[in-house]
Amino acid sequence: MNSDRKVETPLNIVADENIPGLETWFGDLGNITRVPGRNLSRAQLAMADVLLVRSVTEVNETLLRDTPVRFVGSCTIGTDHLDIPWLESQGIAWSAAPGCNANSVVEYVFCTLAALDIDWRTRSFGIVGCGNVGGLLQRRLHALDIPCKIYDPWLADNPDSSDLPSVLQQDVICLHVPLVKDGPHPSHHMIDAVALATIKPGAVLISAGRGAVIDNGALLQCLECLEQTPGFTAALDVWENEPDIRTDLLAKVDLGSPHIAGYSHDGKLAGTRMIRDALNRALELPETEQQDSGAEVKQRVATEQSGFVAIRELLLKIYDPREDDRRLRDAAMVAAAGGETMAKSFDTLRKHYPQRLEFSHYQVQAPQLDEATLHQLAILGLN
Ligand SMILES: NC(=O)C1=CN([C@@H]2O[C@H](COP(=O)(O)OP(=O)(O)OC[C@H]3O[C@@H](n4cnc5c(N)ncnc54)[C@H](O)[C@@H]3O)[C@@H](O)[C@H]2O)C=CC1
Ligand SMILES: O=C(O)C(=O)[C@H](O)COP(=O)(O)O
Repeated sequence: MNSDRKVETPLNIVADENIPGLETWFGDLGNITRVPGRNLSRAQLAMADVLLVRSVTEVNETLLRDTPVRFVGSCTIGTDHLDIPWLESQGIAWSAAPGCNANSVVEYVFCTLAALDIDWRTRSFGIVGCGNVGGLLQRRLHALDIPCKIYDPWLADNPDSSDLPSVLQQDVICLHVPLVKDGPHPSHHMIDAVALATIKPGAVLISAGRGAVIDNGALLQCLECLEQTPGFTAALDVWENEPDIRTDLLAKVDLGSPHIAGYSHDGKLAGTRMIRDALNRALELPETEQQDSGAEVKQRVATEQSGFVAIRELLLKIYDPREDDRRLRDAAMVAAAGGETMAKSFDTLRKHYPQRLEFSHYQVQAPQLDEATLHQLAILGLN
């Protein structure tokens, strides 16, 4: 940060109204103005020192030119909505929140497989993009002794490294790649018609990175063709052109959700906290004291089943992606009947997303479970 642009508190903070914990983490710094992030305008930033966003706000010259904004914080993992070269060229400090909701996304993956009734213990995995999310998934799979191949051109020395065609040959394919539009390894439409055609019957494709990594038109065509033959199963959390997603594609996928894989309560709050830390560093403010939330009483989750049936039941009691799927399909039906548009409903579902706690907040009650099953649950983060 340029020293001549150093700011003093109180600060004027403009923040996306969907950022939780704003008062807790930023209330001591000044005035917080909450705004809808999707349609934020330059005029709303005329007095702002600090801008706090999530992934739905495009932060670029058009938004920030001639505003006093000196720090931009995105309480998200993804950064494709930030024009980082422009921010840096202007000396505007910025930060995202790497890894803040990675655990939430990995739990979404296992719950999605549970919802599809797929016993992951007997499948091979292919992971595209092996950073905080893909890497955490890979570590859990290793711990579970499940074979896994990864495609990540920036991590060639990863022991599971492979090429994209081999990764697409696995039983469960998980896309956790950022949206990269240029450079040597762009990811826009990296899963195109040719790639989709190589996915084997019976496989599962889970997309939880960014929507445009898959060519959505090609995926629709592919799923339509597969209707008469045994095809692959598709679970989409992210879509091209959010929030105005293709409802014809939603109709063809096996599970759909409104970009909420990372929406655990824990993941969202971690994002807010990480941005406060980044702001402290950028403005040379003292470290913020951690709040002691006290000893947590875990919620109990029970099953009388055994083996995979028990694991599946426990996971779905904690988080059942079929609920997200049902809400999204209901919204599509309303839109088709001339009611609220899909784009509006997509954002409403995200804004009013029910509180989802990560596995670590639960305690398993199932005295009949054998050691091996308990061990597998523990690897998933459920004790
Ligand atoms: N659905 C949701 O709710 C969420 C989605 N995301 C998305 O997931 C993405 C990944 O998250 P993290 O793992 O935390 O990010 P990360 O930055 O830690 O890792 C991304 C990895 O992808 C690799 N990569 C880059 N270009 C690639 C390419 N063309 N092919 C294959 N790999 C490539 C990078 O080398 C890196 O290892 C985020 O950028 C974000 O877009 C993140 C959180 C929640
Ligand atoms: O962290 C990311 O990257 C994500 O994709 C977020 O979880 C998406 O949430 P919003 O930023 O759109 O609220």
